[in-house]
Amino acid sequence: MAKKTIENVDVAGKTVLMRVDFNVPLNDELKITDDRRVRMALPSIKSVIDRGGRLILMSHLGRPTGEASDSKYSLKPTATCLGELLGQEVAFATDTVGEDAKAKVAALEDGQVLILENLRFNAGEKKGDAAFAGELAAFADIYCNDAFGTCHRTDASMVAVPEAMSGKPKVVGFLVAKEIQYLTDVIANPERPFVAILGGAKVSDKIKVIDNLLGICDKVLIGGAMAYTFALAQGGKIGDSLVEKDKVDLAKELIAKGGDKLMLPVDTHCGDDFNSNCNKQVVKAGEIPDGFEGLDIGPETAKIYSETVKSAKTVVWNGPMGVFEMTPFDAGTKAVAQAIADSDSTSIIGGGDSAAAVQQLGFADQVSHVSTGGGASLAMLEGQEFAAVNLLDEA
Ligand SMILES: Nc1ncnc2c1ncn2[C@@H]1O[C@H](COP(=O)(O)OP(=O)(O)OP(=O)(O)O)[C@@H](O)[C@H]1O
Ligand SMILES: O=C(O)[C@H](O)COP(=O)(O)O
Ligand SMILES: [Mg+2]
Repeated sequence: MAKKTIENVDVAGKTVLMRVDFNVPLNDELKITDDRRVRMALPSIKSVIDRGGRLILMSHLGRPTGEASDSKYSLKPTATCLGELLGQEVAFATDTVGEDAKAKVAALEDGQVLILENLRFNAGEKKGDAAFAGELAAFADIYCNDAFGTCHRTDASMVAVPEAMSGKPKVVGFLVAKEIQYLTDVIANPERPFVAILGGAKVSDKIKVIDNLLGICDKVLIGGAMAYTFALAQGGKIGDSLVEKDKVDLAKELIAKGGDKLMLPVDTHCGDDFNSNCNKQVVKAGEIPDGFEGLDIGPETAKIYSETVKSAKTVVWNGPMGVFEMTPFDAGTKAVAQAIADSDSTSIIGGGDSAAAVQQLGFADQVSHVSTGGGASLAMLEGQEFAAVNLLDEA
């Protein structure tokens, strides 16, 4: 990829509209539990403000539905966080293209930073709406994409906004350039055995990649909520576990296609409520009683997966094995993280929550690359091209 980067453009006195991925995990008190996605954008951010540019940052956070500005999905905490990391005040607009944003963009001075409110509070963002994109585009002289975690999306801020800025510079940020380079190199030439581990909660997003992974990996291990869609496909009982019923047929096809390559949990740690203090039991996969839900892989599965991971030379991991935020349902995720740390492999962890898990469990220094992209790194494994990157200026 030979794209023009932010350092290749003169930003002094100009306004730069930078798409970042500040989709960070927040706790119940709306505190950021892992600020990695903010920290990883710092090189591009500093490159603009240190050279006297005016910087507007835009991002989504979570998947809010409708246009209501739910405080649970507000980007305000990221403005505070970035302000602390930069040691300077970061302005925050309570809307994206409304009165507050317009006034704050107009007031922006050289070297200052403004964050707009969650792009997904405007229905135009997911729809790739041209009118919404046009309003954002009108704010700036230069467009920069440093949102690696969102590069597989064609939301307005990723595609329609740079399209609306024809004739103006459109460049990649340092994070996007670095992540794409790293993942491209590993995928082109993986050392074997090559093991992929998939888990988490976004079943419909992630189940599709399994087909492709079965073609390029030696083993594909399934954990997290995805496991219950597979258990259902095998005719098992899954109690109240998270499941996507419309993906059961696809799961059946993948089981048939995958054979020994596809490894599914043999046991499940389940609970009768979604909290640490619930009644718990370990059952065989597909034997979850009514009133219980699967919250982690069981200890036998953790052992089998650990052995597989320990002998791998390349590991790609996306999505925690269980609800790692709640003890003791972090055990499966911890076991897999420990196995990666113990292995002699090139390891790539993708996914906001997966990266947070690895950080929280203390393994971040022991993996080769913690990607800021979950779905985006999976899309690269699928061999997808990113429209959001392709349309940027060539170097
Ligand atoms: N068995 C389960 N039941 C319910 N939720 C689960 C289960 N296993 C894992 N999860 C939840 O999945 C969430 C993470 O899934 P997700 O697919 O978002 O992964 P990720 O690493 O953040 O990737 P991405 O960046 O694509 O979002 C965690 O919050 C975790 O609690
Ligand atoms: O967390 C992610 O993977 C990115 O921020 C993209 O979020 P999305 O899957 O809601 O588009
Ligand atoms: Mg996530």
